[in-house]
Amino acid sequence: MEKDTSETAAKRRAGESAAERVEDGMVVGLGTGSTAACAIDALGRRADAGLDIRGVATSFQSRERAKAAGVPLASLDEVDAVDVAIDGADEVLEGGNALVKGGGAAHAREKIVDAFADDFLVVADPSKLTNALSHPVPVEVLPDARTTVSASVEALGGDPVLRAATRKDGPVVTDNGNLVLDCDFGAIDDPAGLATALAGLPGVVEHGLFVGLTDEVHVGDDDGVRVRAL
Ligand SMILES: O=C(CO)[C@H](O)[C@H](O)COP(=O)(O)O
Repeated sequence: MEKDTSETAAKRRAGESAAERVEDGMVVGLGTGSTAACAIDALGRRADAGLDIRGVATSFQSRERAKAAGVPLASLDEVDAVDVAIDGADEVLEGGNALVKGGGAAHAREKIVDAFADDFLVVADPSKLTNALSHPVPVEVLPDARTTVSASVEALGGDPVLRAATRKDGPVVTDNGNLVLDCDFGAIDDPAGLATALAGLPGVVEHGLFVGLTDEVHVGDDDGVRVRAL
């Protein structure tokens, strides 16, 4: 069992707060990462207590977590709608509607589910909040497009680094069989413009800038949870 440090308690509170938004009969998008996992665990407890929900996983990891927590699962093509999606972020812009996601290399499926959801709730601890996005933007690319996309990212002013695996030699391979370039642009003045430019590069499957998609941000801290509606 993970020790409940200040950061893990903040993540737990954020996850539990967002999970409370889920109502009987809903289809719920299940995000990826340690904060989203807290929401999945809370949903599992609510399902145990009788809440009728179906979860749509955004990754292998979130599917496994949901199975362990007892959240009934459906695939995206089995549902007509996703009522609410709950997902974490690597950076959350204060005073705006933009995130950097993809620390778990799951941002392609996350964006499909989060964007499709009627309500997209972001869960975070305070370390994720920033007044200017500057986290490297993960860009999932087809393996053949690694060098061409890298050159295009450099032309856009970014510094692309192929994400390496930690427990194997070679690169991270996504759930979709692709590679990830972590692209450092420094401070990102125009997230929407950069998002459009990255999406237009041939060979890019998806990038981790989520602009204009979020409906609520749940930030846990030592005392409770602050909810910001967007
Ligand atoms: O985008 C993600 C995965 O692709 C995660 O939501 C993001 O990396 C945050 O993870 P954590 O809650 O563990 O800090």
